[in-house]
Amino acid sequence: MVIGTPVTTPLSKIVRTPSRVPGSRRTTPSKIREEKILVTIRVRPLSPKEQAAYDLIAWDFPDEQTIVSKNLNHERHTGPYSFDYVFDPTCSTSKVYEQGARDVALSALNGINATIFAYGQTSSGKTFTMRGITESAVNDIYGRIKLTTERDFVLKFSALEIYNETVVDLLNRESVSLRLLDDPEKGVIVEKQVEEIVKDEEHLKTLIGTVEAHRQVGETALNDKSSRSHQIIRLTIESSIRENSGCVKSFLATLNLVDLAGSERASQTSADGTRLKEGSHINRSLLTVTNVIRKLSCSGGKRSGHIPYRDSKLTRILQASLGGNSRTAIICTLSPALSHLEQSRNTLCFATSAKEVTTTAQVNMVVAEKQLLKHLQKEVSRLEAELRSPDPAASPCLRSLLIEKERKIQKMEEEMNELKRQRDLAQSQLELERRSKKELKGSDHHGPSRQVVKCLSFTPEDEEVSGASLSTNLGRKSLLERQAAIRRSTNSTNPSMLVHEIRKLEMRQRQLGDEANHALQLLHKEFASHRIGSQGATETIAKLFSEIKELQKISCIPEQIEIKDKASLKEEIARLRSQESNIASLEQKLENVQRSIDELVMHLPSCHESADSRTAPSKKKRVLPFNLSNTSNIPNIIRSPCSPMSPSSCNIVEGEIENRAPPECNNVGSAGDSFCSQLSTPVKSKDDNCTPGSRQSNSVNMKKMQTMFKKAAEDNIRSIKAYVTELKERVAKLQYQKQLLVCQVLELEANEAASDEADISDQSPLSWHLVFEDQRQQIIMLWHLCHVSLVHRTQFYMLFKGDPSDQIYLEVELRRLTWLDEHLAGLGNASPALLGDDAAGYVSSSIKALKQEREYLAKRVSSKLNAEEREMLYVKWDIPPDGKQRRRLQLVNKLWSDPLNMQNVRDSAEVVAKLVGFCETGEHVSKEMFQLNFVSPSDKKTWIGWNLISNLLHL
Ligand SMILES: Nc1ncnc2c1ncn2[C@@H]1O[C@H](COP(=O)(O)OP(=O)(O)OP(=O)(O)O)[C@@H](O)[C@H]1O
Repeated sequence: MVIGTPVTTPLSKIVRTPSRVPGSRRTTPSKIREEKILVTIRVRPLSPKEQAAYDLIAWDFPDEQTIVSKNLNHERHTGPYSFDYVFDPTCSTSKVYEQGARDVALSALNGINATIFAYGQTSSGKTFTMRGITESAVNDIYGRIKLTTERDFVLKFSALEIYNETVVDLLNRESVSLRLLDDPEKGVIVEKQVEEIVKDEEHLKTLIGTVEAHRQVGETALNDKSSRSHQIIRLTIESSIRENSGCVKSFLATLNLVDLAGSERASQTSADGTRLKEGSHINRSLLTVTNVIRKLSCSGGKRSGHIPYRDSKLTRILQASLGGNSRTAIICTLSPALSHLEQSRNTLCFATSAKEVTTTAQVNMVVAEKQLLKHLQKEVSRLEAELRSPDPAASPCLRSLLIEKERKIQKMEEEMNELKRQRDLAQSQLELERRSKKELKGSDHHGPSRQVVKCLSFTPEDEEVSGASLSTNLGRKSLLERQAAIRRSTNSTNPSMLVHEIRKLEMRQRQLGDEANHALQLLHKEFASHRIGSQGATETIAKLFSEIKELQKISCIPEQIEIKDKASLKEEIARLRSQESNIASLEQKLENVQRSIDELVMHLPSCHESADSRTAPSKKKRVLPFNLSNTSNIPNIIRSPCSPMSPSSCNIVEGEIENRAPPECNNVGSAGDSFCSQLSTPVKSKDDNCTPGSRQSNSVNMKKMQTMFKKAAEDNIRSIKAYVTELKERVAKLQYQKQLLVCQVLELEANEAASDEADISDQSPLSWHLVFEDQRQQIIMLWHLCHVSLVHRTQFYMLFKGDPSDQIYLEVELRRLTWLDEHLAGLGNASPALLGDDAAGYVSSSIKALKQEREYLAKRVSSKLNAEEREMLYVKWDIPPDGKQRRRLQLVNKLWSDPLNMQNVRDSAEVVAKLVGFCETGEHVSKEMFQLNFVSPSDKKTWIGWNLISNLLHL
């Protein structure tokens, strides 16, 4: 197993999915797994502090999925809430891991991104829980790796924290603030973040320990070691099947273990200075998380409309985990104490929204370049080998047909040679007979000549005499023997009988010629049928050519493909793919035909060979053996073409026979016509004149035929090869165009992503209601962060309830507050030396004004409400029955204290409106009073006046 092998160069090439969700990658379409976020609740035991303060446990756990508030102090009943799992204070962390995280964590081993995070109020036990979860996940992952011996795993570790909206690398404290970049392939990435290869389990645990030690921790009233930052530990797991498996793909996934900082109330944490600033950053980024979750849950868990991922660094980094390509588990932690009931309710509201969010996880496959290269090399070698030795199974019918034809041709050739020999023999005999006839004729008038007499008397010594009229010894001997035979058979020297015999001989010779011609015709037929075989191939080729041409017409793709939208792009790619496979199969067919024809040509008698074998004897005057010794009579000499003669000592000079055909006989039409006409020509007549129908040497015809056939076959092969080459070029071009399309897809997606983020107004139509809710939520948070007057908040909240005409007021309020918030945050970041008196005074004067306002409102609790109304309010707002003054103030302090809790906001507005005599009908105030001009906090009087004037105006 290769674990922790250092990798210096990018290990793999990540191939994008068609999905636009950043972080989703795959090469093959893997099944998208849609599922809801796994949401569990963990309630810790009462802390020692809470126990000391005799705090009470505010929650009941009717079953493992439900939590409900106890009805203590006759307060408002909360719940029941139900979730995937609810862990009461007695549950161990390992149980929380088993039920609420294990399944998700182990997905990362199978190429599915996974995120586990803890959310909850400060000191509710997030860090405690996440430490246990991380430890269990590490043990489990290594346990699995050890069992999965068939795969190689590479684990990489990185960790960061988001502290005061600054991203810090926990593996490299030297780095100041890391930038977030949008990568078209990987989604949001952290620039220059250190990623370490994990060597083994122990190494991983050490790395986790190191980053824990580096994290920002501070003491607050609620937690001695409160995490002041959001921490994200990221484990990247890549696994591939072991070498030589031929598999080129590997799984790649990340496991995010997120410990968020806790939401907190400044009043409860007694935060000021640095802690106050930290708290405000924490609350703000948590607000964006809740906004994102709320939006996602409103849209039925789908990623439709604008999701404000970009509103904080935390949501940008967790974008894929919130509604994207990831399996996600959220563990919401709660303090059980009654004193934290309100905060716990907020957490449960968040958890309820999170339950509705759907993520779309899928298996991320990557192609390892090294393995891909190896695989392709193997494939190339295999194809080359296939080309060199074509698969006999490719065209079995054609092959056996060719072998059969070859055998027949060979047989016919042998028969033809035999016939030729017989024909030539017959011709030479005829010649001899003719001469002897002439001699006999001469002797009719003048008596037989001495030579003829000698011949006819057949004395052996005569053999030694070289007869001037006989051209060869062979001819002479043959003649003498035959004459003797004739003499014996007729037992007569009667010339008329001899003439009769000669006539018979001539007739037999003609028969022989006819038989030879017949044999040649058969041969021709065989060749013709052979040619039909190749003609079949030719037809196939012609058909293929027309198919290819058709294909070329269809697949005529312009060089620059215009992509209008994604759908047309996908169509284009699909069309391209289908053509590619068509071409590949055509190419394969052509290769097969080409191979078959090559073989056909190989098995044909070579032109040169046949030319050599037939012309050589005429040049060298090769003497062929021919036996006549056993032929005691003429019928024995003249045989059927199917009964070959046995070789003998009788010799005929083949060259002489060949040369008997007059040269002008060759000039007959085209080669093919000549061949056919010559075959049907009758045998040469007894006079030597070459008539138009006279026969030419059959061996010359054979040569011509073979040459023609060979040439045609070669032409076919040449054109096939040209087409194959053309097709290959075409395939290459298609490949290139496919690449081009893929690039265009990437560009299109990048543009869509950019426009998605760039302009909200360009989004798919968002209802004004959703925009209103979103903006109002932001405004409420910003009022809280900027310590805006409670009366102002109440007036604004009650006047602007979502009427479309409110849009402009909300816009201005939001801009004003955003500017103010950024200004204050900027002041907070500056060093004290740079802060002028005025600047430093803004925040404190706002807080002071707010405090004065609360005191003022507390007084009005007595003057504006009767005893019964007051009592009801105290019960509703959980105000214990202490001293009068304190109860009033306690009540007012709770007003507008929890911007994340809409119930608190609603109830607060109601109480303040009652105290200041403000009613929703706008009797005392009109919308126009909320001037649309921008109030700059740089004008100190105006700013302070905002609080005070609004107080004075409406009280
Ligand atoms: N399930 C639990 N069992 C026992 N003690 C717990 C449990 N959960 C938390 N604690 C204790 O409660 C205290 C606060 O826990 P922790 O620091 O994990 O809270 P937190 O939510 O991370 O707080 P913050 O947001 O301020 O960082 C710690 O002392 C911790 O040991």
